[in-house]
Amino acid sequence: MIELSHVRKRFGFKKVLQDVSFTAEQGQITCLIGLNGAGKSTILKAIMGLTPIQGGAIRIDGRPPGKDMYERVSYIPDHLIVPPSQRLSEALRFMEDFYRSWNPARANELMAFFGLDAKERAGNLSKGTAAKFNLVLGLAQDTDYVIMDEPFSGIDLFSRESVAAVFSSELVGERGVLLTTHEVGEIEFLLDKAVLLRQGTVARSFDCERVRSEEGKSVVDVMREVLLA
Ligand SMILES: Nc1ncnc2c1ncn2[C@@H]1O[C@H](COP(=O)(O)OP(=O)(O)OP(=O)(O)O)[C@@H](O)[C@H]1O
Repeated sequence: MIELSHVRKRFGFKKVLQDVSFTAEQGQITCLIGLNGAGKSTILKAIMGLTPIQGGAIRIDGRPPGKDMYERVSYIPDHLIVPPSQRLSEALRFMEDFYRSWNPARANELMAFFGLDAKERAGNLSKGTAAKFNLVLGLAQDTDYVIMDEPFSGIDLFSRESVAAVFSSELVGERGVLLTTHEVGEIEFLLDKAVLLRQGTVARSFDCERVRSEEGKSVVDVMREVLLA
C-alpha cells in the first residue's frame, strides 16, 4: 500500500500541500483528481522522493521511500525523458541496463500492443505516440506499483481506448496504479478509487463503485459537488 499521512509541502512561501492523507492499494487503480495547480504532480514526485516534503510521512508497504524505491515503484512522468536522437530500441536497451526491475519480454509485448516501431527516433514521435512509449517504459518494469502523471494526455480517442485496455490487462495485472488525469469522464469506468484534492487537502476519497451503486453518482458528479462547492 502507498500511504500518505498528513503530508505538507511548500515551495518558498507557497503552501501547496497543507495536510494530505490517503492510500493507494495494490490491485486497484487510484486516481488523484484536482483542478490545475492542486498539487497532483507534486504528490507523485514526493512519493518518488523527487521533491522533499516539509511534514508528514510517505510509506510504501510500511517502509519510507529508500534506495530500493525504483525496484518497488515505477514512475511515468507527464513527458518522455529520452534524448530526441535516440531510437526507441536504444532507449529500451538503456532501460534494461539501468533498471534491475526491467522485464524485456513485457517491453516487447507492450511495443506490439501499441504498434510502436523500435527503429523510430524519440524526437520524431507524435505527442500521442510519445505518450504510448512513455507507458512502455513505465509498465515494462516489474514493480508492485506504477505511478502515472497524466497518461492520457495528448492521446487521440481511439488510442485512448487501447491505452485504457492496458489497465484491465495482464500488462498491469495486480499492481497498484496511482494516476492523475483531467480526462476523468472518459476513463472513470477504469477507476477503483478517487481522491479529490482541494486547497491542499483531500476533500473526499471514495470507492467509485460504491458511490455509483449507493449514491447513483459518477466520479464527475462528485467532482462537481466537491471541487466547485
Ligand atoms: N518547482 C516548483 N517551484 C515552485 N512552485 C512549484 C514548483 N512545482 C510546482 N509548483 C507549484 O505548486 C502548485 C502545484 O503544482 P502541481 O504541478 O503539483 O499541480 P497539478 O495539480 O499537477 O496541476 P495541473 O493539473 O495543472 O498539472 C502550483 O501552484 C505550482 O505552481
